[in-house]
Amino acid sequence: MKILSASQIRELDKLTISHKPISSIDLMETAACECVKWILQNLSTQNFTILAGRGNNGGDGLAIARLLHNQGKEVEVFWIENSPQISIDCQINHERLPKEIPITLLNAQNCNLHIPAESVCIDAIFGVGLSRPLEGWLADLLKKINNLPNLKIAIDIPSGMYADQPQPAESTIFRANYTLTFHQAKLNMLLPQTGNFAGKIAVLDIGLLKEYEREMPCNYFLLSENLVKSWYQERLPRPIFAHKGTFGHSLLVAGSLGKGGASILAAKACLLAGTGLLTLLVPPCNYSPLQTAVPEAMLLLSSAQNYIRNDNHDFSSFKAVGVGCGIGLHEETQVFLKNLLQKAQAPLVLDADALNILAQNPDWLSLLPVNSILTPHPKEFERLAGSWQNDHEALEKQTAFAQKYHCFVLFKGAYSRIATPQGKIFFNPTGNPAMATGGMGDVLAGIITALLAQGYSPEKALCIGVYAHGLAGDLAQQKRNAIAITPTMLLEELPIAFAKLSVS
Ligand SMILES: NC(=O)C1=CN([C@@H]2O[C@H](COP(=O)(O)OP(=O)(O)OC[C@H]3O[C@@H](n4cnc5c(N)ncnc54)[C@H](O)[C@@H]3O)[C@@H](O)[C@H]2O)[C@@H](O)CC1
Ligand SMILES: Nc1ncnc2c1ncn2[C@@H]1O[C@H](COP(=O)(O)OP(=O)(O)O)[C@@H](O)[C@H]1O
Ligand SMILES: [K+]
Repeated sequence: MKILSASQIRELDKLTISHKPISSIDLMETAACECVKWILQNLSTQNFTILAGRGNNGGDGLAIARLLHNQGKEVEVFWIENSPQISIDCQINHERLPKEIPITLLNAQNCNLHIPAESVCIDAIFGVGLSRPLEGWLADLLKKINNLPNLKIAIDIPSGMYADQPQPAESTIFRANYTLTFHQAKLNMLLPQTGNFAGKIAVLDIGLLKEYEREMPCNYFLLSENLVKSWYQERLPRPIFAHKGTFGHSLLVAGSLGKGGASILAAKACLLAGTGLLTLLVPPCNYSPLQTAVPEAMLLLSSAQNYIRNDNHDFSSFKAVGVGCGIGLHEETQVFLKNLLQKAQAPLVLDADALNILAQNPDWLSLLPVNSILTPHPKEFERLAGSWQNDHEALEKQTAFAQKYHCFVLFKGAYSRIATPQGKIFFNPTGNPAMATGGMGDVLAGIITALLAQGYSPEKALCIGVYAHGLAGDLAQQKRNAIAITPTMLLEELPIAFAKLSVS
């Protein structure tokens, strides 16, 4: 699914209105109906306070007020003079508002509002038409609302948030629990500095014409379940006469003294994600726990007791190599990595300390085999590519890095994003904050390695792996309604996540 810019969405709105037998006021009515449908399905609240502006986002808000009232809900409206003009469709919806709905005008002279604590607060002040940061009484009003304990829902985009431009520092933005957004998530909702203001995102289909969208140039995409399923199913069903050799032999280079757990987590994930065979190269200090915890794996031992060193093992039979989880930064481990980069024949996944070693030896980046997969969290990426002032700069750095070194760069976190060497970015919608616990990345590295070993291309292995990892995290979180989950809990759900992706 494309993540279009605000101007492209406006263009798509216009194209839909001119090519479909639908007027702009009816499109607004569709948008409002979809919002109300979502609200009735997801909330049992009786009272709603609508904050509506005077543009089309405000028009949506006024239509939502009427539709909720028609459903027997208690509704009140604050009509906010945020612009000198009233849009035509907003004016029409103002006229359509039943007179039983109390409406209070708010402007610079009168901006006092009282919202009962039990009322759900709906923000329809600004949509994607925002052209400058909020200031003065409007910014003060939003700050006041943000401090209220009420449940808050933003329509299309939280007011004050830019859709796709760098957000000026210190901007005032409506802080939503949910954002009901039309057609697609907006770029800034998926980025860390602004995304927190959107809360949970629900994308509502309002029938914009997909055939025009297809032709719009765009480098940003949100992975959809259907796309990931279609890629995963390319290698399914497994042939009846398949054997362990059919699904590839993975090598994981992992662990050091005190970090043997990382190799166990990565190994279990690699097996559950379907590798046919698994070998680990580990230091002897991790030998016993690994043999006990993961009897399915074969072990190659480093000649150094507590870390991995370059022993000239033969890696030619492996279909995929995952390197880095818990390996540490020992000088001899660094030499091992350099040698691996120079000799690698199989596709590589570089995680954790493999990335930190690269950051310490930037000259070795030129040794990265084409289409290698790098899986940094933000700090690891900063070590590799330098710091950034804002999310957009980070996004540009990620794209530029992937293009310069012809590699795939996964920038991990909420809405983890995958940069391809061709300049595309895929955002991942699965996963949740309960997954913010140590070892989650090790599991992911094991999953991606297993998918590569089974023959998926690096791009598909990475996208399927990230999506399935987040999905398993969601299943593990939902099963227990957990605040935090461990990587072990996620591993338990991994077969179910892959089973879900295997059915159309
Ligand atoms: N056909 C359509 O165009 C549809 C539009 N829809 C809604 O329309 C919204 C976009 O509406 P608009 O383009 O009217 O824009 P907004 O409603 O976001 O903005 C309203 C007005 O505020 C002014 N403004 C911008 N930044 C300001 C600031 N910082 N301080 C004061 N005033 C400022 C703008 O000049 C504009 O006149 C979407 O987000 C969506 O909610 C939906 O109804 C679906 C259909
Ligand atoms: N708030 C969150 N929402 C979604 N996914 C998350 C969140 N926090 C962490 N994750 C996921 O958990 C994993 C953490 O990886 P990483 O930071 O490398 O962990 P570790 O180094 O401890 O193994 C990543 O895949 C990341 O996307
Ligand atoms: K809004």
